[in-house]
Amino acid sequence: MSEDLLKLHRDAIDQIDVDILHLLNQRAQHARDIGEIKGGGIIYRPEREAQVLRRIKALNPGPLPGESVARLFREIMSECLALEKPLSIAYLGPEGSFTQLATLKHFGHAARTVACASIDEAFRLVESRQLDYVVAPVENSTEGAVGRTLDLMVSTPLKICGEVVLRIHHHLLRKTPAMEGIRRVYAHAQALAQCHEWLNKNLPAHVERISVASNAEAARLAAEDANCAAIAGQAAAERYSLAKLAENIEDEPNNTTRFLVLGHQEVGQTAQDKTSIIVSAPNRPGAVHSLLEPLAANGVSMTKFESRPSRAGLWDYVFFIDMEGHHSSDNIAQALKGLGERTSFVKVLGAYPQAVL
Ligand SMILES: O=C(O)C(=O)C[C@]1(C(=O)O)C=C[C@@H](O)C=C1
Repeated sequence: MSEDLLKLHRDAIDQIDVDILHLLNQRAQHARDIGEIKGGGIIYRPEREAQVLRRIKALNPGPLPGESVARLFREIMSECLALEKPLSIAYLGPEGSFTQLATLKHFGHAARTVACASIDEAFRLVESRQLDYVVAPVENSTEGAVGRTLDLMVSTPLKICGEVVLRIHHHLLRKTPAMEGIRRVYAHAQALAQCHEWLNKNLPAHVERISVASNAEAARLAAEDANCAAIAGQAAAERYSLAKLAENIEDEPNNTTRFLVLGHQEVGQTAQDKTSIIVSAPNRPGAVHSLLEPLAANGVSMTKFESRPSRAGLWDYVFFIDMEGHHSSDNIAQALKGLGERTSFVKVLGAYPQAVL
């Protein structure tokens, strides 16, 4: 190793760090000035943030990977935004949950995250304006929809202003690093289902599987009782200082959860958006086909079509539809008009940038 060469590079890094420091603070000053111009109005602008991150990824010459530079800029924007006004975000807790990870992935670490005991409570805190935004899980690639979030969307006045997509890795966690003597495994019902095959193969049949409100809650319980294990993610393992007995035990390697971000604002258009709506349909032949017609006729691509029993009438259904594009664009506006002529209930849940990170 040449000491001279090493020093040369380190001196160069020292100089670059000074430049980065100055540039970061210049950027922060501009954000602060923008905050003054907004004058107490809406500070968080998801459309602008998506544009900044997409542009950085597109311009990135490497050798840093695009995903990495986007994550760094995510944190820079998070700090700049906090200078304008710190954001408070309600999420499905407790601390260490996947929803908290999703929240930090989307808003960065300068946001104040508030753990809530239920999805209902998280929505309530934002609806009553005690907190600014809510992050809630909406679907998992193996387990399907999160029913409670969908049900709350029917009546909430909040608008979707973003989505977060998170790869889910489950680990078997315990206070002591040994597989022997486990009597119970705690996990959220969805995590138990997602690791079903692994549990059958690797744990004796007498080990009880107990579903609890969240994976982080499972980790908390396992931290209190050495006879128990928990299925949870990395954040919960760290939060409760648990040993990892087995890593990535999910049966489906591409296990992914999608979360929604909701607040009180409408979001402007970007080059890649989604629009989410709910429509109702009576339980009669051809009703669903009739709903899909205006979408097809206007060349609108659907990314999701999910049905839930409506609370209003026996065997009536509501449909959750996600479409590519912003509802202010011509084809979606026309499709929505067509839908409105065919059903008594159409609710636009929001238009928002497709997940960038
Ligand atoms: O452009 C803005 O409106 C800003 O406030 C600046 C900024 C940024 O740091 O780039 C910060 C927060 C917003 O959510 C979007 C972007």
